[in-house]
Amino acid sequence: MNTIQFPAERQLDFISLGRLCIDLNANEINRPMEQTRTFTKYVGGSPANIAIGVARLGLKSGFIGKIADDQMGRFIKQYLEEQGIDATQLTVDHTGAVTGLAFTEIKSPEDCSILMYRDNVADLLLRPEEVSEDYIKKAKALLISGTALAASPSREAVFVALSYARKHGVFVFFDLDYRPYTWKDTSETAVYYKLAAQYCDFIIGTREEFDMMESFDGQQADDKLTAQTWFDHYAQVVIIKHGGAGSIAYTKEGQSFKGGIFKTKVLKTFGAGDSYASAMIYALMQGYDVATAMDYGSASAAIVISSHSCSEAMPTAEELRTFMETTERIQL
Ligand SMILES: Nc1ncnc2c1ncn2[C@@H]1O[C@H](COP(=O)(O)OP(=O)(O)O)[C@@H](O)[C@H]1O
Ligand SMILES: O=C(O)C[C@@H](O)[C@H](O)C(=O)COP(=O)(O)O
Repeated sequence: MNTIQFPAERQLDFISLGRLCIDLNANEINRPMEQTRTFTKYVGGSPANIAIGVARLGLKSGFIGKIADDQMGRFIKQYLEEQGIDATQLTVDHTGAVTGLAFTEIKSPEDCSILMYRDNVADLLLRPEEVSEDYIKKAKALLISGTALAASPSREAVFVALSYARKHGVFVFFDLDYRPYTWKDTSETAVYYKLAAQYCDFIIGTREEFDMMESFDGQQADDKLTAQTWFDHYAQVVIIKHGGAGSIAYTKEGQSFKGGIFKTKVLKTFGAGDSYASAMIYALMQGYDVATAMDYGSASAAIVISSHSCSEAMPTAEELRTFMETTERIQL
């Protein structure tokens, strides 16, 4: 039994901070993007997907971020509000910055990639003074995403949010969400990721993302060693994800839990991490232990990777429970 203690009685369960973008997912699948003519538009961006996931599951959530003063920015705000997410902390850029776009290519269920347009994006222009201490202290938990550390002033905005969260006992999730094309070089990336991770209670990332953070540590890739690094700081739990090979969690108390997967018909692989994070956070906030929460995460991931979108495919609590009751688990 290993449950997380969240602060009691706060106005909001969960705040996500970072990028709000647009996903344009290929309609004609099983072919390269050169042969794709039409795409369907969804709200995207990892922290946005996670906020949408937890809101659909029933948590009271809010978002801190910056949107472009354009049709895409307004579409994102409207969609968040339709999902019941508090969008009062979205600021609007007035410098002519644009909304980030992610075009997805689905060549096969195993071979998917993303072509991102991220020059002069509004999300990286979030300023520290646009992060409200009063707002953060209203929440039980805050999620930060690594991509928001890629450039100033968004980078400083993340650290300001982290300081408010620590000051007011807000539980901090860190989804590494490493997107190489957003960064200039690996040393800068590793340094800022490691600095931010020191202030976080729960760190979740893929093996490759942790490898990036450890680039200069002269350390062999080893999940247990990776996790232990963070237990000298605030971390209570570290989860390392391994795609179709499941995931593993380590706790500060020395326990470890292996997460299996659910049998599913994979359409595309992206969206797995965001759906996993959202359902896992939901389950932890419902009082479930870490191992059960990982099971929730895997189930949501299995649903989303069999669907065309990420955000729109996030299940409700009832859909998730039904799926878990009726679908075969694969223990790895
Ligand atoms: N092929 C698959 N079949 C079933 N579940 C999967 C599959 N791939 C990933 N998942 C689930 O999604 C979780 C996160 O996937 P992963 O690919 O590691 O994350 P990310 O999308 O962040 O790279 C895994 O731990 C697993 O539960
Ligand atoms: O994060 C983005 O900007 C793109 C996402 O919206 C996209 O759908 C995706 O890549 C999801 O990522 P994952 O959950 O880490 O696979």
